[in-house]
Amino acid sequence: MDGFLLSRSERTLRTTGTRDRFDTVAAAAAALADGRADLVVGALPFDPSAPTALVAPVTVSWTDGPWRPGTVAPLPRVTIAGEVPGLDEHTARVRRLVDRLRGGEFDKVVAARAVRLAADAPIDPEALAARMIGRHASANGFAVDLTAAGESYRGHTLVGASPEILLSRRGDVVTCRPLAGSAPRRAEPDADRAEGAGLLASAKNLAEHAYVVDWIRDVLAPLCSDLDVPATPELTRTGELWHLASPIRGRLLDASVTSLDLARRLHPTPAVCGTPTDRALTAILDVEGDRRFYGGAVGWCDAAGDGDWVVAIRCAEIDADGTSALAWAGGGIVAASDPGTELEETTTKLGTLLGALGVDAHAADPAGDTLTRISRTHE
Ligand SMILES: C=C(O[C@@H]1C=C(C(=O)O)C=C[C@H]1O)C(=O)O
Repeated sequence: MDGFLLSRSERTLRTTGTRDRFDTVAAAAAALADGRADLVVGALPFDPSAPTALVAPVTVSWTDGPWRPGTVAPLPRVTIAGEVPGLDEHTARVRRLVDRLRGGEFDKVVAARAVRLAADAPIDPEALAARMIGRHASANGFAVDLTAAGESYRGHTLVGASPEILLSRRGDVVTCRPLAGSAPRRAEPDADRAEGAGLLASAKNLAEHAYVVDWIRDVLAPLCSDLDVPATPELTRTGELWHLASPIRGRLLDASVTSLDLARRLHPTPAVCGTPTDRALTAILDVEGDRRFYGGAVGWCDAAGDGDWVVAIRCAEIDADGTSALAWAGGGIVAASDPGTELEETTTKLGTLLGALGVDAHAADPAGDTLTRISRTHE
C-alpha cells in the first residue's frame, strides 16, 4: 500500500504516492520549512533513535467524518501462529519489572507483548483498517506504509485503531488527550458500569495515569501559555476497555513550533514507555527488543505546522506479502501491579485488532507457546 490513511471522527485524511521519503524528523521538518513539502504524513517509531517512516505524498484528500469506503475487500482467514514472547515469559518479565520498580529503579514502565498472525491469503491493509474503523467509529483508524523507514520495512504496513491522541495543533492551540489506566468492558451493564467506576476510584490506576499527565505538563509548560491540565482524569471507553483520560490544552508561545516538533518532544510518553523516560526506555529495549512502530506515533504535519498525531497502539504490522502480521499490546506496570492481571489486560487490548480479524484474543493457550488457535473467517 503506497499511501496513508488517518480516520478521525471529525475528518479523514487519505494520501497516495510518495514524492519524497524522510527517515528522520529533521529531514521532514526541513522539507516543510523550505517549501519542498506542503504536507508530511507517516509514523514515528517507538525508539526515538530509529528511522522514521515519513513521506511527502503525491495526492491528498480530506473528507468529513470517519472513513467509510464504499466497498471493502473481504479479509482472509487468520490464525495466531505464535506469541512473542510466550505468555509465561511475558508474565515472568512483568514479575521481574515489578521487582525493579519496588527496588526504586523507576516509577512506571510499560511492558508489551506481540502475537504473530498467519493469514491464508493477503490481508488488505485498507480492508482491515475499514473493518476496525467500522467497529470503533470514535477511534483514530490508520494504515501507514512503513517503506520509508528502510529495508526491513519495505512494503510493510502499520494498521490500527487508536483511542489515544498524542497531540493536535491548530494555529497556536495545542490539545492532548493522554490515556493510562485500564479496565475491561463487561457484557452485563451493571458489571460494566462497576468496572468503570472501580477504575475511576483506583489509586493504582490514578497513579499510572498521573505519570503521563505530569510528563505532558513538563514538556508543554515551557512552550505554552494558558496550559490547562485537569486535576483529575475522566472516564472514557472503547469497545473492549475503560480508560482514564485527561484532556489538556495550551496556547503556543512560539508559532513556529510545529505539530511534528511537538510529537518529537512528547513521544514517548509514559503511556507507552515509563517514568523516568530514559530509564524506562532503556529497560524496554533491553527486555523486549525492538518494538518497531508499535507504541510510536502516526500523523501528519502541514506547512503551517498544524497536524494530528495519534499514539500507535491497538495495531499490527503487516508484512509485504500480506500473509503474516505482528500485533502488539502493552500495559503500564507500577510497583503494585499484579502480573496475572497485566497479562489479561494485554489480551483484552489485543482484542481490538484480533476482533476485527475474527480471531478470539482470549483463545490463547495459557501455556503460551505456539499454535493453531483458529478463528472465524469473514464470510
Ligand atoms: C500500551 C497500550 O495502551 C496504553 C496503556 C494503557 C494502560 O497502561 O492502562 C492505557 C492506554 C494506552 O495509553 C496498548 O494498548 O498497547
